[in-house]
Amino acid sequence: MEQDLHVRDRVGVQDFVLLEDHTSESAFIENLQKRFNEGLIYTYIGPVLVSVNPYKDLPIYGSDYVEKYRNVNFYELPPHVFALTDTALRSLRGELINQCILISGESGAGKTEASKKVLQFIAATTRKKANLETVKDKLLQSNPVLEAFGNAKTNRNDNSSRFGKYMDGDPTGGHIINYLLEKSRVVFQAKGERNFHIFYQLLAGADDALLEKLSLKRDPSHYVYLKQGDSSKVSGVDDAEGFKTVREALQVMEIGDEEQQALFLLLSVIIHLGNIEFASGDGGRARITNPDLVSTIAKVWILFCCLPGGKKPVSDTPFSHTKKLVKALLNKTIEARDDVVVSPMARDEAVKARDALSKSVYERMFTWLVQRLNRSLQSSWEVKKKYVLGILDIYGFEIFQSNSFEQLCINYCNEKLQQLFIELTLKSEQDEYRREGIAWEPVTYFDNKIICDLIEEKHKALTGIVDTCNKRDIIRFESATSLTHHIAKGKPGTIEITHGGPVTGITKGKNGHLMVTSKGLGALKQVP
Ligand SMILES: Nc1ncnc2c1ncn2[C@@H]1O[C@H](COP(=O)(O)OP(=O)(O)OP(=O)(O)O)[C@@H](O)[C@H]1O
Repeated sequence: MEQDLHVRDRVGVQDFVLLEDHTSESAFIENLQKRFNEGLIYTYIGPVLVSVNPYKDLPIYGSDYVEKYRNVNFYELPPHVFALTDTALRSLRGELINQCILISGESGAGKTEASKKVLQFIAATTRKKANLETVKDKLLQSNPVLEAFGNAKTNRNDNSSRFGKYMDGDPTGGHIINYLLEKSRVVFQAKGERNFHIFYQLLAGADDALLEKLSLKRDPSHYVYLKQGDSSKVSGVDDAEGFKTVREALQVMEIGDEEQQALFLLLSVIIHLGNIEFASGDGGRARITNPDLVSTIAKVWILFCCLPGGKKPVSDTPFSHTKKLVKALLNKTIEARDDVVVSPMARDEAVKARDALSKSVYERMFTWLVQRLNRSLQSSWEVKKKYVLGILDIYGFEIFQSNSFEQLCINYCNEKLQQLFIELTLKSEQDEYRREGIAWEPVTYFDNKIICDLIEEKHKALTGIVDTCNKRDIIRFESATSLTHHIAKGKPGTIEITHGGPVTGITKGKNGHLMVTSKGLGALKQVP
């Protein structure tokens, strides 16, 4: 095997630094392609690891590979995510320097899989102490829960993370921070896509008694929030089996039966909310056309409130709850100083308010889950947190026909990561050569700072313009498009965002306005 590896590793170059023509994109791709054809998915660019998604299981992550890469100098063995992790761990332990592994790439590139391999290596090479087995279990077992509630099928990736995740810790324990859950997915999915996995897992995997308690039917096509993408089955995915795995993983995270029931009741409330229909009634006021469903939601809600630790309903008659819920769904309540003003909503406003409620419940549930996971991870974390290894796995670039506000934020975040990469690698290297008076051949690269500036530059960019708008208006924005339309209404002709292709150029308009066509943000142009 050793011999085979040796021969195969001579395919192309293992480190792009050694590539003769290291400035041309075609030479870069050709090298990746050559290596990929031999099943070699990893290549270095100095300390950076480039990984190509093989879309099939490769026999390169077993315990033999863990042993092989453990405590071995970075460049001694063929490029591997284990080599990167081993180097980070040894610097953490030996030099007592905080480490961060930053994983970036477009959606479906393999970021989450890479982060799992990092965790796998850490878990496998950590010395066994009391309690350690449970920490390892919890870290690895937390994945099915986070994936069920935070991942979804998209057109690019059947198991796409729809939230960003930063994990840090030392080898004995850890902590997770979640970012930017794509909550708009709870109420809307594009064609071919699904809502978060957990909804389908619940319907497929719950036994009949649980479904009856939640007043749910097994077939997702009954529910508006679950059927818009017209793709509720994912080939090769067994949602019922997934539900079993999630329940076991919740147990490992010390989330017992009662708290699991609470999660399922909340999921059911969200699913039912999506089926509430509104029509325009007297004087343009919204009215509910299927009031029976409100009674069903009230019934489920009472069950939730009656769980131990729940906020017991003052009056537990379903009728009074239904009345309260109808009032809440049809009216808006504005608190101004000591005054509370309740006024009826029009149909469109009621639809938006219903969706906002569903998104908010889901997001809070997700945040609660991450907090609980952290609690269970830290309960076994006895060593004082001093030096940590962080892993950042944020969801990837994507450009849809219609881009949600969250996607704009995530694409912006990816641009910032790219900017950090440029700062840490290309710029700092070239600056050092300049300082030291070393002769070198300058490498031209596209500096995406101008794209970041368009979003963040003080007083001039998108965020600055948003800040000058009426705060209450901004809260209502659903997508980047509606956001800009709204701004355009208030401040004539400021910004327009459309979907679009790769970077084609950045020009300055006559009056100093920027016009940008960007790869990451969708075409985003500031129009005069
Ligand atoms: N190293 C690997 N070996 C085998 N299969 C892989 C590997 N990396 C990725 N895959 C396959 O590709 C799929 C997508 O990978 P992953 O979910 O990690 O992408 P991602 O970059 O995190 O995407 P997103 O930004 O959409 O979350 C995985 O479900 C898996 O089937």
